[in-house]
This record gives sequence, structure tokens and C-alpha cells, in this order.
Amino acid sequence: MDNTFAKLGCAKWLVEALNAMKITTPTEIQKNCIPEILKGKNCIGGAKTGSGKTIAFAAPMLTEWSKDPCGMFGIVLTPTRELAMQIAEQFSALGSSMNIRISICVGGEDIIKQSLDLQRRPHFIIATPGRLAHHILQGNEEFVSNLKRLKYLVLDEADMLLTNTFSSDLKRCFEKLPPKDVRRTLLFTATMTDQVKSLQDSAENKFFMYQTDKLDDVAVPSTLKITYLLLPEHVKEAYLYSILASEEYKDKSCIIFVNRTINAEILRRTLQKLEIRVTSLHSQMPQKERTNAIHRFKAQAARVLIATDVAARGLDIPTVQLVINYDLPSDPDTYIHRSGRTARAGKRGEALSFITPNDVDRVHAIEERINLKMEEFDKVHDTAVIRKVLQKVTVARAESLIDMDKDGFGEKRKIQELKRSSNKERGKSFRRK
Ligand SMILES: Nc1ncnc2c1ncn2[C@@H]1O[C@H](COP(=O)(O)OP(=O)(O)OP(=O)(O)O)[C@@H](O)[C@H]1O
Repeated sequence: MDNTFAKLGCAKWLVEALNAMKITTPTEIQKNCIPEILKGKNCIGGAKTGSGKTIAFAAPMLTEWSKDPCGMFGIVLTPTRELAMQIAEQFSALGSSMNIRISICVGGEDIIKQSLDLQRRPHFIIATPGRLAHHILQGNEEFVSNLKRLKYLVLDEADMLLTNTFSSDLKRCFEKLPPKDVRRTLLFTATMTDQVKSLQDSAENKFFMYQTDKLDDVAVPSTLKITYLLLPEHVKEAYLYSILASEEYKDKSCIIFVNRTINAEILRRTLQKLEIRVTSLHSQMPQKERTNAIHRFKAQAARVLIATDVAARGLDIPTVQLVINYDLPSDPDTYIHRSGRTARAGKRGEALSFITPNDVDRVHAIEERINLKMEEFDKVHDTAVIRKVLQKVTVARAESLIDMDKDGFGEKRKIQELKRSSNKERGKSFRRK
């Protein structure tokens, strides 16, 4: 198959814009999906994290749009606000020479400003379903009637968007979009589900389907090293600090995933006290702070990002070299997306999972899903080093809990409980040593 975007049928201006970004050779998913989408087909595309799915749907849409660049042309829906902002940035950068107009329509931002922006008839709207549904319900007639002219609908992270969480908002959006046989529908994901696949054969709506993962049964990128560290719950922070401050990792850009907002907040404050350049991203932060955190991390003003699963999907930050699953996710697909924040576009990366004795079933489920065994993390410091940092980390954590209590973070009751249990656990661990 031909090896340039021009030969796949992309517009000349777009090929130049891609080349200016050093994107010259299409990836597998791009080679296979772009020509089919340009033929006017609906498309379901499955490929590993970091394999260029965004350009696989953006390039054909932009090519078609540029033939008559007026009015609303396409909507891209994604599950998270930060991902919507990232996709909007990519569309803006690619289409800047064509004066492209993009609207970002996500929760947490000023509704009135957004509403005015949507009335300017953007060429593309990049949205989260909840906020788009809100504008549709509240929106003026002109905006809603313009939606009827859309040519393309994209569901990025389609497996996630097709879960119950989004179903009522999606339904509200779809009611105002052109019918399935008029618009083109493009679905992309790194973790194909039966629900996504099942759309392939819906009678009125035949899809071209391409799945690169079928060529190779392992569900994570080949440049990703996956490791585990078995440890008791109460020493996780000490190990984390010790790894982040170690010679090997002290300069590396790292995302640490936790399962609960409160843990993200405790860890951020604790690591900050220990002088690690850290920021955090979770759903209880105001949107301004969320956006600011991403900017600081991208600009490397912060080296470590502590995040909940709001950062698990789609975020493309090429400098990330290490992902740590501080808490193991219960869903193996979430493991795939989290780990995929590193080792993108052929770069190397490492995903380390902290595993407590309670996590054994989860590990087996993950290994079965990705078809690969995790290797034991071999850069652990000896217990004498850990014991030394344990005291320092314990103090930093205790101070963080007191600060959170004072600042009124979350539920006071939960913090009090954590303070009590943490004192008990640590008391035990000091006595044991
Ligand atoms: N043909 C290409 N050549 C080189 N780099 C590319 C190419 N296509 C995309 N990229 C770059 O690869 C990175 C990952 O692309 P993208 O974010 O689209 O991945 P993805 O498949 O959507 O991943 P995820 O499943 O995590 O959302 C981006 O930085 C993008 O600019």
C-alpha cells in the first residue's frame, strides 16, 4: 500500500500541514481507514493506544470539509473534557491555513460563552456528550437546525461512550443530528467491545471495520514494558517516593493513577511536601485548575501528574516515560488505557503496577486481557532504604491530612478515618521493624 498521506487521498494543504508536524508516513490504522472514509463509508477503527487514531478520522473529514468549507461539518464526541480540548487543538493546528473554526463544548466552562461560540457556526464541534445535550435542550433554534446539516459524527473512545453512563445524553444529541443514512459515523477505540462491534451489521448502516490488534494478540504497544511490584498497602507511598526520587527516575515524566479522588489529593500534597514537582487531575477540581494542571504537566513545570481515570483515555503527552498504577484498576481495559499514556507513537515507556495481596485476581484478569505477563520490577531499593524514607513520608502524609482537614477537602469524616487508620497501620509497621 502507498506510503504517503497524499496517496491515501488527503488534500494537498493537509498533507503539507501534517508534514510540518513531522507526520509523513501513515500508521496502519491511518493507511487502512482514511481511503475507506474518503469513499464515504462509515467506519469502526480499532488500534492500540498511541497509534494515531485521531488523524485516522481527522484527515479524511478535513479533506472532505475543505472541498466546501462553510457551515457546520462535523462533531467529535469524547468522554472527557481534557481529551476534547486536545482534539480541538489538533484540528485547529491542522486546519489553521484554511481558517478553520472549532468550538469546544465541554462541562465546567462558561455556558453563555460556549453558546455564543456555537452560534458562530463552527466548522467542527468537539464535545463531551453531557454539555452538548445541554446546549441542544437549551439551545437556540438556529444552532439546533444547523446540526441537521452535519456530515460527520465521530465517537472517539467509542467503547466508553457506548456505556450506560453516556446513553441518555447521547440519545438527546442523536435526536437532533441528521439520520444515520444521511450522516457518516466514525467510531474509534483502543479497546474494542462487543457493543461497538455489534454496530457493524446494523441494517441501515453498514460499516467498514478495521482492527489492527487482530494482527498481533497483545493489546498493549510493543514498546511498552509492563512491570509489577508486590507490596503491602501501608508502604506504597514510601516505595513511590523512593522510586520517583531515585537516580533512574528522578528526571522522568510520570503519571500516577489512583482509584479515588481523595487518594489523588493526599498523594499530591504528600509528594509536594517531599519536594517532588507534582500536580494533580481529578473530577473534584474546578475546570480552570484541571486545565492548568494539564498545561503545567505538558510544559514540564510539573514532572509528576497524580490522576484518577479522567486522565486514563486519549491524553497524548509524548514526554511521559513512566505510568504507575498506584492503585490497580478493576477493569482490565482501564489498565490498557492508563498504561497507554506512555509508549506512544513508537516511543519507549514503562507501566509499573503496585500490587497488594488483595489484587491478585485483578492481575490475572489484566494479564489475560492483554495476553502478556507483567515482569517483576527489579529496581526496588533495599528495605533499609525504604525504612529510612518511611518515616519522612509518614510525617508528610500526616501533615497533608491535617491540611486537608483544615482546608475542608471532601468529607471531614473520611479524612478523620484515614488519619486514625494511617496512625494505626504505621504504628504497627514501625513496631514490626
Ligand atoms: N503517521 C504518524 N506518524 C508519526 N506520528 C504520528 C502519526 N500519526 C499520529 N502521530 C502522533 O502519534 C501520537 C498518538 O496519536 P493519537 O493521540 O491519535 O493516538 P490514539 O491512537 O488516538 O491513542 P489513544 O488510544 O491513547 O487515544 C500523537 O502525538 C500524534 O501526533
